[in-house]
Amino acid sequence: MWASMQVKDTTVKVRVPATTANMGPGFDSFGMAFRYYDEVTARPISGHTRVYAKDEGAGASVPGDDGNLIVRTLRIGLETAGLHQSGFELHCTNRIPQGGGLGSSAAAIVAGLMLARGFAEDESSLDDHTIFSIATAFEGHPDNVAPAVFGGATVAWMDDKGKPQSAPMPVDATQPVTLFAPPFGLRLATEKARAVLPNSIPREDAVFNTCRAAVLMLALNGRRDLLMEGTEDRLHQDYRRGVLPETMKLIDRLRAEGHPAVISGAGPTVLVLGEVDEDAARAASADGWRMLTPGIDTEGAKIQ
Ligand SMILES: Nc1ncnc2c1ncn2[C@@H]1O[C@H](COP(=O)(O)OP(=O)(O)O)[C@@H](O)[C@H]1O
Ligand SMILES: N[C@@H](CCOP(=O)(O)O)C(=O)O
Repeated sequence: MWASMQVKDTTVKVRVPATTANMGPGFDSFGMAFRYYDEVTARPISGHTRVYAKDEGAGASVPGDDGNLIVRTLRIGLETAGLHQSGFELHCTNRIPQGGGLGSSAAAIVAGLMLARGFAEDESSLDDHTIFSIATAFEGHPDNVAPAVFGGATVAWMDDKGKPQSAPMPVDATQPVTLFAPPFGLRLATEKARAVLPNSIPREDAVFNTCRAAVLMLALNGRRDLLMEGTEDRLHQDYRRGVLPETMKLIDRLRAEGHPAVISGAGPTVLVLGEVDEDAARAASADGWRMLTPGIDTEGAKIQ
């Protein structure tokens, strides 16, 4: 009979980047990683699992036991690698706001799987593509998971066998990016922001989005003059106005001033694919938005 093996008796530390998704017209497909990270350290212990989380901006409480998302995916990773261990002690530095539109759940899922890789003697059973695939199944869509695993900007999709695929998106290395993170009260679970989307859209809107997604690719690869048109969308943003009124107010104002602003993921964070002038930054800050310019991460999730 096949028996699973014990994990390596060691401490494993991983870091996973925050990510944006959609970038306007690339709903459930386009994503980008930022130099802004959650970090987790784990070691096997005897007895029950304990999770200690330090929230540096995450502003939310997470389960301190086996119910924690990171522990749940750590266990899936261990099972995939044919390993077992009953208890762990985890120390998490949670910087990515939860329910903020910066891929905190994708980061937590990927962190658990990366820890499992770190505990395996043979890391090849949990290579990047396996982690991408398991994490996408867990998250339900591949757009945050792809940049969280691979870094950079990515296009991700489900193939006709239902398997997630991804490829790097060519982005001008000097492309500036600005984020406006919301005050805590404005956070919104992704599930709620997906529940307001219709099951079907008019054909002209599908055509509109196909064209804009292609234009965005050009805009990010040297044609910055196309960024405003390339960030137009009819697939999700307007439908989300009702649950994201403050986000859409900020986006409308920034776009009226010529800034290519979109909802980051399912919001409420706002992503601008460019720099923001001082007046616009001051106005957003007066309304409680925190401006971040983390730069694009090119490494993805790492064991440190
Ligand atoms: N570092 C973390 N540790 C444990 N659970 C986490 C962590 N980050 C996110 N989560 C889980 O994911 C949820 C947020 O996911 P979601 O609604 O998809 O928002 P986001 O846009 O931040 O990904 C949290 O409420 C929590 O359950
Ligand atoms: N394509 C998804 C992206 C969700 O990203 P998150 O960071 O808000 O979880 C969507 O728009 O629902």
